[in-house]
Amino acid sequence: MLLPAAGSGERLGRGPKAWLEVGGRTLLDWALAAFAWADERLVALPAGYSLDHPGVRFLPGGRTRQESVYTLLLEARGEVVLVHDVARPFLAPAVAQRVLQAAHRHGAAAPVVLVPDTLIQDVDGFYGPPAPREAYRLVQTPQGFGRELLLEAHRKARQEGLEATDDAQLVLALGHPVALVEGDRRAFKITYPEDLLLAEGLARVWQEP
Ligand SMILES: Nc1ccn([C@@H]2O[C@H](COP(=O)(O)OP(=O)(O)OP(=O)(O)O)[C@@H](O)[C@H]2O)c(=O)n1
Ligand SMILES: C[C@](O)(CO)[C@H](O)COP(=O)(O)O
Repeated sequence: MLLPAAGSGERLGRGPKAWLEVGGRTLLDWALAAFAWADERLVALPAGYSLDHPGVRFLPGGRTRQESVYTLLLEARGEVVLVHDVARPFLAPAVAQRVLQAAHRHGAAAPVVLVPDTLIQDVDGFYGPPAPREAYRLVQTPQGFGRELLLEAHRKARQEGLEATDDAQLVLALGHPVALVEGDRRAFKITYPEDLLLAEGLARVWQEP
């Protein structure tokens, strides 16, 4: 499992999210617990930080999420790798299993959820044309890939100067399809301060696998 955890948490405004506490433990601890079963756990931390945790390798992250994942990927050894955001603590085992199975079968897979609201274009602050929300999905993590495929995708992106917000886009840019599997709305990404209220509430009822 590759865990890009080197972000600065700018939109949240509480410092790097790896050390953000939810339900009395850090997001890093949530993620490591969710992947306690994984053969390899590689974590990118903000530059200047280092940690010691049995069975976990920590590496300095990059300027962007993509760079952090690339750094981890170069050290990964598994045939299939899962890439997960540290900012998504509520990962049900069933989601990780669905992604893993689909990645083994199709080479690349990502969990998605439906768009719950009306979706429109913002045209200079005015209500623009609606988008057919049934055709769209919100993309989550973990995303799963054959390691060689993801490495090729990252290398090509670096050569061509392609920057993307997730790994699936890089694989897609290679021309390789990415299978979609059912995600979980509880696996939302803690991004803005109000997300913390939801996260604290969820942490109170979350059952550890
Ligand atoms: N240079 C970076 C930037 C982001 N990430 C990781 O990528 C994931 C998704 O990023 P996001 O939730 O947007 O976190 P931040 O980058 O920390 O948030 P912000 O954009 O508000 O600073 C997070 O697990 C984050 O730690 C990373 O490893 N290295
Ligand atoms: C990878 C990701 O979680 C997929 O939804 C997301 O793109 C990362 O967040 P960011 O805000 O784009 O860094």
